[in-house]
Amino acid sequence: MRTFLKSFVFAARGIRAFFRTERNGQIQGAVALVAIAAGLYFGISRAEWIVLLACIAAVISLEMLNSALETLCNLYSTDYHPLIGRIKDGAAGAVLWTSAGAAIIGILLFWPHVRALFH
Ligand SMILES: Nc1ncnc2c1ncn2[C@@H]1O[C@H](COP(=O)(O)OP(=O)(O)OP(=O)(O)O)[C@@H](O)[C@H]1O
Repeated sequence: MRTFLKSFVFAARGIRAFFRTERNGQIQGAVALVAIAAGLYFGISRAEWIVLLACIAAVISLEMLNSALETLCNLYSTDYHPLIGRIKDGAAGAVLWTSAGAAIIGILLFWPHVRALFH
């Protein structure tokens, strides 16, 4: 149990460091807060909340993994290496892929609510 609690504390430290020190973490955290505020404003349904929170969780957790991989690469070497480029590009690609999906889902989710404002 103590090991579990320690792991929880270490993980929480990682989350805090991500939002404090990573520029992308701050941007994505801000976007997530805006999306949550929009969800509250439009009074979205339970199913819509599930989709919205799943998108936020997916994008932010992938960005955390991307940052961790970048740190690992930089620890290994700051010199140019084609394989480091592939690792960083692949991780960044995963974030972009998920972010694009989340953006499309966000538009599909919020569009009917925005349209209803003008009718
Ligand atoms: N050591 C390296 N060897 C080869 N290519 C690299 C190396 N470091 C960075 N790159 C290339 O530069 C790109 C940007 O790398 P960088 O580490 O600056 O990440 P970033 O996406 O700018 O990260 P962030 O802005 O989140 O710090 C990588 O995706 C990769 O293509």
